[in-house]
This record gives sequence, C-alpha cells and structure tokens, in this order.
Amino acid sequence: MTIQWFPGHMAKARREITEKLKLIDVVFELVDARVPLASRNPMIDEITAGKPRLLLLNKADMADPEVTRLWVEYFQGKGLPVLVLNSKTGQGINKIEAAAKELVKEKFDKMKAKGIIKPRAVRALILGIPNVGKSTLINRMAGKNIAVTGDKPGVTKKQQWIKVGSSLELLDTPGILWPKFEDQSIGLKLAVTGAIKETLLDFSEIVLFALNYYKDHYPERLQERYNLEDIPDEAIQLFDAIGKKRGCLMSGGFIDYEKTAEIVLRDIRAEKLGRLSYERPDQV
Ligand SMILES: Nc1nc2c(ncn2[C@@H]2O[C@H](COP(=O)(O)OP(=O)(O)OP(=O)(O)O)[C@@H](O)[C@H]2O)c(=O)[nH]1
Repeated sequence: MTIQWFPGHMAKARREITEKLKLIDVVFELVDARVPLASRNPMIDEITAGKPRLLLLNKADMADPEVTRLWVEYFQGKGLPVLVLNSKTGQGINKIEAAAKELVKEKFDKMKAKGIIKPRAVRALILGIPNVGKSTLINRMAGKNIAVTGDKPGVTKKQQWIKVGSSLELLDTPGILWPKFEDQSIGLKLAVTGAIKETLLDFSEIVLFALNYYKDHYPERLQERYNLEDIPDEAIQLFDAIGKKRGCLMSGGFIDYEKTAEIVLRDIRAEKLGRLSYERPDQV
C-alpha cells in the first residue's frame, strides 16, 4: 500500500496515534534497517510525546550486517534502546518483551509502591511509515495470522490487544506515520528499498542513485554481479558498462537506459547484489 500524504492525511494519522497513545505504555518504532533515518518520521519525538520508545531495525536480513551493527551503536549512544529484527522469520522478536518491561520498570515500580496499579502487562503500540513491516511483525508476535476486518463498510473494528508472552500486550492495529520528503535523496532511498512505489519516481533515477551508492560502498558486488573489470568514476558510465554487458543496446549502439535500469532494479529487489544498506551513521 502506498499512501499519498497530504496535510489532511497527516493530521488524521496524528489524531489516530494520539488516541492510541492514551492506551499504551511504550512505543515500538519500526524502521527499515537499510535506511533507519530515511524511514523514520521527522516528528517522531513530538508525536510520541515522551512515551518510552524502543527502536526496532526491521528487515535486517536485507541490510549490511556490519552497517546495522554501527547503527545499533549509534542509536544506543543517543540513549535510544534498539533491537535488530527479521519480522519475516521472527528472528530477534523474542527480545522485545524483556526490552519493553525494562523501559517501564521504573514507572511501574513507582506506581506499585504507591498502590496505584496492580501488576499488569506492559501495553505497546507499533508505529512506523508504510511498508516497514508493521503487519508482518504484529502477525509474528501474535503467533498466528489475524484477520484484517477494518476498512470494510459496516464493519466496526474495536481495538484489540494481542497477548505476547506473559507480560506484554500489543495493540492489534499499528500507528501509520508518514515518511519525510525533506530532500530528494530520502525519496530515492525509500524507493530503492521499496517503501514507496517506484512508479512515483523515474526508474532510471532510482537506479542511478543506487549505482552511485554501490560504486562508493559496494564496488566489489557490482564487479561480481555484472562481470566488470573496473568501476568507472561516474555512475552514468557504470550504467553504460552494465547496459553493454547485459546487451541492452538500441539501434545505433546506444544504451537502452530503461531496460538497463529495469534489470538492475530487478536484481536489487531479488537481493542479487547481496545485503545492502543505504545509510551509514558516519555520514549523518
Ligand atoms: N525480508 C524481509 N521482509 C520483510 C520483513 N518484514 C516485513 N517484510 C516484507 O515487507 C513488506 C511489507 O510488510 P508489511 O508488514 O505489509 O508492512 P506494513 O508496515 O504493515 O505496511 P503498510 O500496511 O503499508 O503500512 C512485505 O512484503 C513483507 O513480507 C523482514 O523483516 N524481512
């Protein structure tokens, strides 16, 4: 699902999240491990209004593990607890419950000491921009697929809690945040990782962006995949070289950029270039 965000949509999303926040103790902020900054909402601090937050780097199976390790250090250094996940297989999700308990421990202990609350489960909400894996994670944590009953006329969907382990309850609907489109590179990062539909942007532009990044950070992967002897300095020459190797030629011997872009994008989606990250903490 790709949502076109207009100010009205953002205001509505924000209202819905504010309502949900009243019910919960902790926020699980889900981002794409390959682009942990571009897939964050710029107003997350303000929106979550001081609720304790656990950052979840999802789709880590597709990200460069070394870069993910640097991101974990980066966020921890900023005092933000962070876990690395693969929601598809469930890897890492067994650590969420303990991390959530830790986040509310002080508050719960105080409330218990004052006799305000009896011991109860920690209540949590998953927040994130479209396509970061919110539903996949909720289904995984629920341990079974939950029938989606919302968005149908005449069906009223009540908020439901999903019990996770012995001490965690998760709201069954996530909060959907909008991505930031502050600069074009964010849009390109989101397009290359599939968070926004590539049809919204020019195909070749996305691939040019990706090739430029690989040229600087993963040249050996390009050499291997496309059988290139060396990597040219300019991404456009790289485009040419790949097009030639893949026989994407038009009459007159010109490179068919569209076809080349399609091949490269298909390779990226099929993870033929391996595990890749598109942001690094040392470039923030
Ligand atoms: N490889 C991999 N794919 C994942 C992971 N988590 C989710 N996905 C895939 O990412 C895509 C989007 O997942 P969803 O769970 O629909 O994402 P969402 O955040 O609920 O998306 P919206 O409904 O658009 O807000 C699906 O194709 C999932 O299979 C993960 O950890 N690893």
